[in-house]
Amino acid sequence: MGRRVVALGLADPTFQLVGAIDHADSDQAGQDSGSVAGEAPSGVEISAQWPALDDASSPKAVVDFSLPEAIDGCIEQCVKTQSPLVVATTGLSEEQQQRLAEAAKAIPIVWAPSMSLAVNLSMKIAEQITAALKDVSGGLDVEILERHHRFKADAPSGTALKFGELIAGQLGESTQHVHGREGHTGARTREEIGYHAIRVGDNPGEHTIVFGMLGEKIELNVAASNRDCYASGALAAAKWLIQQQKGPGLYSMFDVLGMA
Ligand SMILES: NC(=O)C1=CN([C@@H]2O[C@H](COP(=O)(O)OP(=O)(O)OC[C@H]3O[C@@H](n4cnc5c(N)ncnc54)[C@H](OP(=O)(O)O)[C@@H]3O)[C@@H](O)[C@H]2O)C=CC1
Ligand SMILES: O=C(O)C1=N[C@H](C(=O)O)C[C@H](O)C1
Repeated sequence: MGRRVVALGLADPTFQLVGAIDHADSDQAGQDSGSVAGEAPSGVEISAQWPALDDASSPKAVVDFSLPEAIDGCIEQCVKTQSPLVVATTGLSEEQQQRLAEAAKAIPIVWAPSMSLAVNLSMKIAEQITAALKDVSGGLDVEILERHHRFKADAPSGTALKFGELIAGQLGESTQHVHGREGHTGARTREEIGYHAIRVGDNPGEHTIVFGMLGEKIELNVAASNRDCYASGALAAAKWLIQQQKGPGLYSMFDVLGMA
């Protein structure tokens, strides 16, 4: 994702790339970030050293697509330099989510498991479908299937979990989150949301929400054709934080997209 954020950022004249952070042992450390992204050289080397972010003459924002191991250091740097932050990394622990919320009292943060416009719109649609069907005669079964590339480290996807959280918000507090099924599970209860994580090839991300009833079903499918929907969404979020001069707070892509 770092490569696509760099490539799309370089293509947008409203952005100036000032840093490209990786860990010190990265194979790419010391290389030009534009070249690594498959673009013309940017003049910005990939480095573990953070650039100066607190120069008030030009507003800066940080976009993080990394790993849960990296997020604490990133938050620390952004709080220290008062930099707006976009967090796209998924698989954060409860403690890390709390640290993010704490940091958002000091700086503006957009945090979303999917920066995609289509995914965020689908989340709103999923909430509406659930609200309309939750009391349907015979009951409603919601199952969430997600497909991603074989390299993905976390399961289920952050997006699948967010779909589940929003749907559970409509279904009620007794909702159980069931991850996969195996063996003699007994009949499915009406309180469950089932999650199924598929890892195949180079799939850039696909989510299917199945709303099953007795006699009919709805399937809401949203799929990326490539990863640019996430990179451009993250850049839009960075632009939103800067242009709207957002104060401290924890924002979502719903806020950025005007869907909150
Ligand atoms: N919100 C959204 O829309 C999206 C979120 N994601 C999420 O973004 C994250 C990254 O995804 P993806 O790019 O596919 O994953 P990759 O594993 O390809 O990239 C992670 C990058 O972070 C680097 N890294 C590791 N440790 C550190 C550190 N301490 N400091 C800085 N950089 C570090 C890795 O370097 P190295 O390889 O050298 O270890 C690697 O370049 C995942 O959590 C994914 O789920 C992905 C797509 C969309
Ligand atoms: O790792 C990925 O690729 C993706 N991760 C995010 C997630 O976990 O939801 C978003 C997107 O689906 C791609």
